[in-house]
Amino acid sequence: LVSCAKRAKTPNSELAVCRVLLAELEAHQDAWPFLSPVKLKSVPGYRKVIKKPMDFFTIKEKLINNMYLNQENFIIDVNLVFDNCQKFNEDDSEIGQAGHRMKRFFDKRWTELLRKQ
Ligand SMILES: CO[C@H](O)CCc1ccc(O)cc1
Repeated sequence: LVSCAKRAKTPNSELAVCRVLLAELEAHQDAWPFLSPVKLKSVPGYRKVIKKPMDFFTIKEKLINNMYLNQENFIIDVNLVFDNCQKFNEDDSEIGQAGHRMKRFFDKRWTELLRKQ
């Protein structure tokens, strides 16, 4: 029998990993600052300093509405959450520390999940 070509990763299997990863991020005890959009009206300076706000709820909406073509675009948005956090918060602040812990968790989990594929 002719061996079948290596099956291409269908986009939905790629995105299934993203849904798993997002669920783990949302369940993390340090996720609280990132679960929903920063309230731009109640955080002075945020709108001016952070050009592209992002949060886990917005990412979930984008996943549900098929706005990610691949894993890369999903990973870019998750990293945007953490980069925004590092830009706006001191490293030794509560939220700054939560952001660093969440970033370390995410980096570990997506390499584990993607290496397995
Ligand atoms: C992900 O959280 C954002 O970095 C906003 C952080 C923030 C919000 C209100 C404050 O009084 C201070 C920091």
